[in-house]
Amino acid sequence: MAYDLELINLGKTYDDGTTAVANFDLSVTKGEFIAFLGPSGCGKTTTLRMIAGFESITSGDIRIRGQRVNDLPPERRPTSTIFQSYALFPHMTVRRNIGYGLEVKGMAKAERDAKVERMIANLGLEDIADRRPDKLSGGQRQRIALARGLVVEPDILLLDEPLGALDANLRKSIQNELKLLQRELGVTFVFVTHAQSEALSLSDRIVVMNRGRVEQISRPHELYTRPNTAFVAQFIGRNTIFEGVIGQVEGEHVAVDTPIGRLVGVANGAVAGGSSAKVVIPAEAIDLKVPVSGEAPPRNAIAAKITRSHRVGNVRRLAVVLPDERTVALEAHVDKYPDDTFADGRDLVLTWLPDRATVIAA
Ligand SMILES: Nc1ncnc2c1ncn2[C@@H]1O[C@H](COP(=O)(O)OP(=O)(O)OP(=O)(O)O)[C@@H](O)[C@H]1O
Repeated sequence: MAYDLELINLGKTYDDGTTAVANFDLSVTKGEFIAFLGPSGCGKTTTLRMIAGFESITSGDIRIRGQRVNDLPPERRPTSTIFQSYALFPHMTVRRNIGYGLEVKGMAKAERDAKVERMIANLGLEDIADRRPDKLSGGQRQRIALARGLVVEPDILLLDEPLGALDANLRKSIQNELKLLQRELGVTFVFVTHAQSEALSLSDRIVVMNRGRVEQISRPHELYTRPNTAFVAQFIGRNTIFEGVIGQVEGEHVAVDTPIGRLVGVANGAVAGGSSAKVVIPAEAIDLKVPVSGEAPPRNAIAAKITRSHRVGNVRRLAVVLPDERTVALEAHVDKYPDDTFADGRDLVLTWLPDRATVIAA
Protein backbone atom coordinates (compact mmCIF):
# COMPACT_ATOMS: atom_id res chain seq x y z
CA MET A 1 0.00 0.00 0.00
CA ALA A 2 1.28 3.46 -0.86
CA TYR A 3 1.13 5.85 2.05
CA ASP A 4 0.99 9.63 1.88
CA LEU A 5 3.40 9.90 4.76
CA GLU A 6 5.73 7.42 6.42
CA LEU A 7 7.94 8.08 9.39
CA ILE A 8 10.39 5.25 9.84
CA ASN A 9 12.33 5.05 13.09
CA LEU A 10 12.50 8.84 13.03
CA GLY A 11 14.65 10.54 15.65
CA LYS A 12 15.98 13.95 16.55
CA THR A 13 18.70 14.87 19.02
CA TYR A 14 19.50 18.57 19.15
CA ASP A 15 23.11 19.80 19.22
CA ASP A 16 22.93 20.37 22.98
CA GLY A 17 22.19 16.64 23.47
CA THR A 18 18.40 16.96 24.02
CA THR A 19 16.64 13.98 22.47
CA ALA A 20 13.36 15.51 21.33
CA VAL A 21 12.06 12.54 19.30
CA ALA A 22 13.07 8.85 19.25
CA ASN A 23 12.00 5.73 17.31
CA PHE A 24 8.91 7.35 15.81
CA ASP A 25 7.10 5.04 13.35
CA LEU A 26 3.90 6.10 11.59
CA SER A 27 2.17 5.37 8.28
CA VAL A 28 -0.54 7.77 7.14
CA THR A 29 -2.97 7.04 4.30
CA LYS A 30 -4.22 9.69 1.89
CA GLY A 31 -6.93 11.89 3.34
CA GLU A 32 -6.31 10.91 6.95
CA PHE A 33 -6.54 13.50 9.70
CA ILE A 34 -3.77 12.73 12.19
CA ALA A 35 -3.16 14.60 15.43
CA PHE A 36 0.03 14.63 17.49
CA LEU A 37 -1.13 15.05 21.05
CA GLY A 38 0.92 15.34 24.19
CA PRO A 39 2.14 17.62 26.97
CA SER A 40 4.45 20.55 26.39
CA GLY A 41 7.93 19.47 25.34
CA CYS A 42 6.99 15.94 24.22
CA GLY A 43 8.33 16.50 20.69
CA LYS A 44 5.20 17.28 18.64
CA THR A 45 6.50 20.45 17.02
CA THR A 46 9.94 18.98 16.38
CA THR A 47 8.33 16.06 14.53
CA LEU A 48 6.14 18.37 12.46
CA ARG A 49 9.13 20.57 11.61
CA MET A 50 11.12 17.50 10.50
CA ILE A 51 8.26 16.50 8.16
CA ALA A 52 8.15 20.05 6.79
CA GLY A 53 11.92 20.14 6.36
CA PHE A 54 12.58 23.05 8.74
CA GLU A 55 14.47 20.77 11.09
CA SER A 56 17.11 18.22 10.09
CA ILE A 57 16.65 14.64 11.23
CA THR A 58 19.18 12.67 13.26
CA SER A 59 18.01 9.17 12.43
CA GLY A 60 15.45 7.30 10.36
CA ASP A 61 13.57 8.27 7.23
CA ILE A 62 10.65 10.41 6.12
CA ARG A 63 8.80 9.33 2.98
CA ILE A 64 6.04 11.25 1.26
CA ARG A 65 4.08 9.22 -1.30
CA GLY A 66 6.92 6.73 -1.37
CA GLN A 67 9.66 9.30 -1.97
CA ARG A 68 12.38 9.73 0.64
CA VAL A 69 12.47 13.45 1.45
CA ASN A 70 15.11 13.52 4.22
CA ASP A 71 17.41 15.78 2.22
CA LEU A 72 14.87 17.95 0.40
CA PRO A 73 14.53 21.58 1.51
CA PRO A 74 11.03 22.67 2.67
CA GLU A 75 10.12 24.37 -0.60
CA ARG A 76 10.74 21.17 -2.54
CA ARG A 77 8.54 19.03 -0.30
CA PRO A 78 4.86 18.57 -1.19
CA THR A 79 3.82 19.98 2.17
CA SER A 80 2.43 23.28 3.47
CA THR A 81 2.71 24.43 7.06
CA ILE A 82 0.31 26.58 9.03
CA PHE A 83 1.85 28.07 12.15
CA GLN A 84 0.07 29.16 15.29
CA SER A 85 1.16 32.74 14.58
CA TYR A 86 -0.16 32.37 10.99
CA ALA A 87 2.94 34.24 9.76
CA LEU A 88 0.94 36.43 7.36
CA PHE A 89 2.60 39.38 5.62
CA PRO A 90 1.08 42.53 7.17
CA HIS A 91 1.84 44.79 4.21
CA MET A 92 0.12 42.57 1.62
CA THR A 93 -3.60 42.26 0.99
CA VAL A 94 -5.38 39.06 1.90
CA ARG A 95 -5.53 38.11 -1.79
CA ARG A 96 -1.79 38.60 -2.26
CA ASN A 97 -1.01 36.74 0.97
CA ILE A 98 -2.98 33.77 -0.29
CA GLY A 99 -1.29 33.82 -3.69
CA TYR A 100 2.22 34.38 -2.38
CA GLY A 101 3.30 30.74 -2.45
CA LEU A 102 2.20 30.40 -6.07
CA GLU A 103 3.99 33.64 -6.97
CA VAL A 104 7.22 32.32 -5.46
CA LYS A 105 6.82 29.15 -7.49
CA GLY A 106 6.67 31.32 -10.61
CA MET A 107 3.15 30.33 -11.64
CA ALA A 108 1.67 32.45 -14.46
CA LYS A 109 -0.62 35.24 -13.24
CA ALA A 110 -3.82 34.03 -14.87
CA GLU A 111 -3.53 30.55 -13.44
CA ARG A 112 -2.52 31.92 -10.07
CA ASP A 113 -5.44 34.32 -9.94
CA ALA A 114 -7.90 31.55 -10.77
CA LYS A 115 -6.60 29.35 -7.96
CA VAL A 116 -6.58 32.22 -5.46
CA GLU A 117 -10.16 33.23 -6.33
CA ARG A 118 -11.33 29.65 -5.94
CA MET A 119 -9.71 29.42 -2.51
CA ILE A 120 -11.19 32.79 -1.47
CA ALA A 121 -14.65 31.51 -2.44
CA ASN A 122 -14.05 28.15 -0.74
CA LEU A 123 -13.23 29.78 2.58
CA GLY A 124 -15.76 32.64 2.31
CA LEU A 125 -13.13 35.39 2.25
CA GLU A 126 -14.65 37.51 -0.58
CA ASP A 127 -15.51 40.49 1.63
CA ILE A 128 -12.05 40.88 3.06
CA ALA A 129 -9.91 39.89 0.08
CA ASP A 130 -8.59 43.42 -0.48
CA ARG A 131 -7.90 44.23 3.15
CA ARG A 132 -4.67 43.77 5.07
CA PRO A 133 -4.47 40.98 7.66
CA ASP A 134 -3.51 43.20 10.60
CA LYS A 135 -6.96 44.82 10.42
CA LEU A 136 -8.77 41.50 10.70
CA SER A 137 -10.00 39.25 13.50
CA GLY A 138 -8.17 36.14 14.75
CA GLY A 139 -10.70 33.85 13.06
CA GLN A 140 -10.34 35.65 9.74
CA ARG A 141 -6.57 35.51 9.94
CA GLN A 142 -6.77 31.81 10.70
CA ARG A 143 -8.86 31.26 7.57
CA ILE A 144 -6.40 33.24 5.44
CA ALA A 145 -3.53 31.12 6.72
CA LEU A 146 -5.52 28.02 5.83
CA ALA A 147 -6.24 29.35 2.34
CA ARG A 148 -2.58 30.17 1.85
CA GLY A 149 -1.56 26.69 2.93
CA LEU A 150 -4.09 24.92 0.73
CA VAL A 151 -3.80 27.01 -2.44
CA VAL A 152 -0.49 25.38 -3.36
CA GLU A 153 -2.33 22.01 -3.35
CA PRO A 154 0.01 20.21 -0.99
CA ASP A 155 -0.10 16.45 -0.55
CA ILE A 156 0.07 17.04 3.19
CA LEU A 157 -1.01 20.05 5.22
CA LEU A 158 0.94 20.42 8.47
CA LEU A 159 -0.77 22.46 11.17
CA ASP A 160 1.05 23.56 14.32
CA GLU A 161 -1.52 24.46 17.01
CA PRO A 162 -3.44 26.42 14.36
CA LEU A 163 -6.35 27.24 16.65
CA GLY A 164 -4.26 28.07 19.71
CA ALA A 165 -4.66 31.84 19.34
CA LEU A 166 -8.46 31.78 19.13
CA ASP A 167 -10.96 32.10 21.96
CA ALA A 168 -12.97 29.03 22.97
CA ASN A 169 -16.16 29.74 20.96
CA LEU A 170 -14.39 30.65 17.77
CA ARG A 171 -12.13 27.66 18.20
CA LYS A 172 -15.13 25.35 18.26
CA SER A 173 -16.70 26.77 15.10
CA ILE A 174 -13.40 26.81 13.20
CA GLN A 175 -12.79 23.20 14.28
CA ASN A 176 -15.99 22.21 12.51
CA GLU A 177 -15.08 24.16 9.40
CA LEU A 178 -11.62 22.67 9.35
CA LYS A 179 -12.96 19.14 9.51
CA LEU A 180 -15.51 19.77 6.74
CA LEU A 181 -12.92 21.37 4.52
CA GLN A 182 -10.48 18.52 5.07
CA ARG A 183 -13.13 15.93 4.15
CA GLU A 184 -14.14 17.89 1.08
CA LEU A 185 -10.59 18.33 -0.21
CA GLY A 186 -9.35 14.90 0.83
CA VAL A 187 -5.96 16.37 1.76
CA THR A 188 -3.94 14.61 4.46
CA PHE A 189 -3.74 16.75 7.61
CA VAL A 190 -1.14 16.38 10.34
CA PHE A 191 -2.17 18.51 13.26
CA VAL A 192 -0.21 19.34 16.42
CA THR A 193 -2.13 20.15 19.57
CA HIS A 194 -1.95 19.79 23.31
CA ALA A 195 -5.75 20.19 23.54
CA GLN A 196 -7.26 16.77 24.09
CA SER A 197 -10.80 17.67 23.06
CA GLU A 198 -9.57 19.16 19.81
CA ALA A 199 -7.59 16.06 18.87
CA LEU A 200 -10.43 13.76 19.87
CA SER A 201 -13.09 15.59 17.88
CA LEU A 202 -11.07 16.25 14.72
CA SER A 203 -8.82 13.30 14.09
CA ASP A 204 -9.14 9.94 12.42
CA ARG A 205 -6.16 8.78 14.46
CA ILE A 206 -4.20 10.29 17.31
CA VAL A 207 -0.53 9.83 18.09
CA VAL A 208 -0.08 10.30 21.84
CA MET A 209 3.48 11.39 22.59
CA ASN A 210 5.39 11.55 25.84
CA ARG A 211 9.01 12.64 26.28
CA GLY A 212 9.85 12.20 22.63
CA ARG A 213 8.30 8.75 22.32
CA VAL A 214 5.10 7.44 20.84
CA GLU A 215 2.89 5.98 23.55
CA GLN A 216 -0.04 4.94 21.37
CA ILE A 217 -1.44 5.45 17.86
CA SER A 218 -5.18 4.81 17.80
CA ARG A 219 -8.59 6.01 16.79
CA PRO A 220 -9.91 8.50 19.38
CA HIS A 221 -12.45 6.09 20.85
CA GLU A 222 -9.80 3.41 21.44
CA LEU A 223 -7.66 5.81 23.44
CA TYR A 224 -10.58 6.06 25.85
CA THR A 225 -11.60 2.45 25.89
CA ARG A 226 -8.29 0.61 25.49
CA PRO A 227 -5.29 2.66 26.61
CA ASN A 228 -1.99 0.88 25.90
CA THR A 229 0.04 2.50 28.63
CA ALA A 230 -0.39 4.09 32.04
CA PHE A 231 0.61 7.44 30.56
CA VAL A 232 -2.25 7.32 28.04
CA ALA A 233 -4.67 6.20 30.75
CA GLN A 234 -3.69 9.20 32.86
CA PHE A 235 -3.57 11.68 30.01
CA ILE A 236 -6.81 10.82 28.17
CA GLY A 237 -10.25 10.81 29.74
CA ARG A 238 -10.90 10.30 33.45
CA ASN A 239 -9.58 6.95 34.60
CA THR A 240 -8.97 5.47 38.01
CA ILE A 241 -5.92 3.21 38.00
CA PHE A 242 -5.11 0.41 40.45
CA GLU A 243 -1.80 -1.42 40.66
CA GLY A 244 -1.56 -5.10 41.45
CA VAL A 245 -0.41 -8.54 40.37
CA ILE A 246 -2.16 -10.72 37.84
CA GLY A 247 -4.01 -13.45 39.69
CA GLN A 248 -5.92 -15.24 36.99
CA VAL A 249 -6.34 -15.16 33.22
CA GLU A 250 -9.68 -16.46 32.00
CA GLY A 251 -10.04 -16.04 28.25
CA GLU A 252 -10.26 -12.29 27.60
CA HIS A 253 -10.74 -11.46 31.24
CA VAL A 254 -7.84 -10.90 33.55
CA ALA A 255 -8.16 -10.68 37.32
CA VAL A 256 -5.66 -8.44 39.09
CA ASP A 257 -5.08 -8.70 42.84
CA THR A 258 -4.79 -5.18 44.20
CA PRO A 259 -4.56 -3.84 47.76
CA ILE A 260 -8.32 -3.19 47.64
CA GLY A 261 -9.30 -6.59 46.23
CA ARG A 262 -9.49 -8.55 43.02
CA LEU A 263 -10.44 -6.39 40.01
CA VAL A 264 -11.25 -7.73 36.53
CA GLY A 265 -10.73 -6.20 33.11
CA VAL A 266 -9.68 -7.01 29.55
CA ALA A 267 -5.96 -7.20 28.81
CA ASN A 268 -4.57 -4.84 26.22
CA GLY A 269 -1.48 -6.70 25.05
CA ALA A 270 0.20 -9.73 26.50
CA VAL A 271 0.03 -10.29 30.25
CA ALA A 272 1.21 -13.26 32.31
CA GLY A 273 0.05 -14.61 35.66
CA GLY A 274 2.13 -13.30 38.57
CA SER A 275 3.37 -10.24 36.74
CA SER A 276 2.69 -6.63 37.74
CA ALA A 277 -0.21 -4.92 36.05
CA LYS A 278 -2.50 -1.92 36.23
CA VAL A 279 -6.27 -1.93 36.01
CA VAL A 280 -7.68 1.14 34.30
CA ILE A 281 -11.32 1.97 34.97
CA PRO A 282 -12.94 4.84 33.05
CA ALA A 283 -15.24 7.07 35.12
CA GLU A 284 -18.03 6.52 32.54
CA ALA A 285 -17.87 2.75 33.10
CA ILE A 286 -18.56 2.97 36.81
CA ASP A 287 -22.00 2.10 38.09
CA LEU A 288 -22.99 3.37 41.51
CA LYS A 289 -24.94 1.09 43.82
CA VAL A 290 -26.22 1.46 47.34
CA PRO A 291 -24.92 -1.44 49.46
CA VAL A 292 -27.62 -3.67 50.94
CA SER A 293 -26.76 -5.05 54.35
CA GLY A 294 -26.48 -8.85 54.43
CA GLU A 295 -26.00 -9.04 50.65
CA ALA A 296 -22.61 -10.06 49.30
CA PRO A 297 -21.00 -7.25 47.31
CA PRO A 298 -21.01 -7.86 43.55
CA ARG A 299 -17.91 -9.14 41.79
CA ASN A 300 -15.69 -6.33 40.59
CA ALA A 301 -16.72 -3.91 43.27
CA ILE A 302 -15.06 -1.24 45.36
CA ALA A 303 -16.51 0.19 48.55
CA ALA A 304 -16.64 3.99 48.58
CA LYS A 305 -17.92 6.78 50.78
CA ILE A 306 -19.34 10.08 49.53
CA THR A 307 -17.38 13.06 50.81
CA ARG A 308 -18.90 15.79 48.65
CA SER A 309 -21.91 15.99 46.42
CA HIS A 310 -23.59 18.76 44.48
CA ARG A 311 -26.17 18.87 41.76
CA VAL A 312 -25.62 20.59 38.39
CA GLY A 313 -28.80 20.29 36.33
CA ASN A 314 -29.57 16.62 35.86
CA VAL A 315 -26.18 15.49 37.01
CA ARG A 316 -24.86 15.03 40.49
CA ARG A 317 -21.12 15.55 40.88
CA LEU A 318 -19.61 13.41 43.58
CA ALA A 319 -16.32 13.09 45.34
CA VAL A 320 -15.95 9.62 46.83
CA VAL A 321 -13.15 8.23 48.94
CA LEU A 322 -11.90 4.69 48.24
CA PRO A 323 -10.49 2.12 50.70
CA ASP A 324 -6.95 3.16 49.71
CA GLU A 325 -7.88 6.74 50.73
CA ARG A 326 -7.85 8.05 47.23
CA THR A 327 -10.58 10.51 46.28
CA VAL A 328 -12.25 10.01 42.91
CA ALA A 329 -14.60 12.37 41.09
CA LEU A 330 -17.71 10.75 39.59
CA GLU A 331 -20.97 11.85 38.08
CA ALA A 332 -24.44 10.35 38.39
CA HIS A 333 -27.62 11.13 36.47
CA VAL A 334 -30.17 12.06 39.13
CA ASP A 335 -33.09 10.37 37.33
CA LYS A 336 -31.46 6.96 37.74
CA TYR A 337 -31.29 7.01 41.55
CA PRO A 338 -33.61 7.63 44.52
CA ASP A 339 -33.36 11.16 45.97
CA ASP A 340 -31.34 10.42 49.09
CA THR A 341 -28.74 8.17 47.42
CA PHE A 342 -26.03 10.79 47.35
CA ALA A 343 -26.08 12.47 50.75
CA ASP A 344 -22.63 13.27 52.16
CA GLY A 345 -21.22 10.41 54.21
CA ARG A 346 -23.31 7.71 52.49
CA ASP A 347 -21.67 4.42 51.53
CA LEU A 348 -21.69 3.35 47.91
CA VAL A 349 -20.44 0.38 45.93
CA LEU A 350 -18.69 1.11 42.64
CA THR A 351 -18.98 -1.65 40.03
CA TRP A 352 -18.25 -2.00 36.33
CA LEU A 353 -18.51 -4.57 33.60
CA PRO A 354 -15.16 -6.37 33.18
CA ASP A 355 -15.21 -5.56 29.46
CA ARG A 356 -15.12 -1.85 30.21
CA ALA A 357 -11.89 -1.94 32.23
CA THR A 358 -8.43 -2.42 30.72
CA VAL A 359 -5.50 -4.33 32.20
CA ILE A 360 -2.06 -3.18 31.07
CA ALA A 361 1.33 -4.59 31.93
CA ALA A 362 3.02 -2.35 34.52
N1 LIG B 1 16.30 24.23 19.08
C1 LIG B 1 16.31 23.42 20.15
N2 LIG B 1 17.45 23.11 20.79
C2 LIG B 1 17.46 22.28 21.85
N3 LIG B 1 16.35 21.69 22.35
C3 LIG B 1 15.17 21.97 21.75
C4 LIG B 1 15.08 22.85 20.63
N4 LIG B 1 13.78 22.94 20.26
C5 LIG B 1 13.08 22.15 21.11
N5 LIG B 1 13.93 21.57 22.02
C6 LIG B 1 13.57 20.61 23.08
O1 LIG B 1 13.06 19.43 22.47
C7 LIG B 1 11.96 18.91 23.23
C8 LIG B 1 10.71 18.83 22.35
O2 LIG B 1 10.30 20.14 22.00
P1 LIG B 1 9.06 20.41 21.06
O3 LIG B 1 8.98 21.88 20.81
O4 LIG B 1 9.12 19.53 19.89
O5 LIG B 1 7.85 19.96 21.99
P2 LIG B 1 6.29 20.18 21.83
O6 LIG B 1 5.67 18.89 22.19
O7 LIG B 1 5.97 20.73 20.50
O8 LIG B 1 5.99 21.25 22.98
P3 LIG B 1 4.95 22.49 22.99
O9 LIG B 1 3.58 21.91 23.11
O10 LIG B 1 5.38 23.23 24.23
O11 LIG B 1 5.19 23.27 21.74
C9 LIG B 1 11.82 19.82 24.43
O12 LIG B 1 12.52 19.25 25.49
C10 LIG B 1 12.48 21.11 23.98
O13 LIG B 1 12.97 21.83 25.08
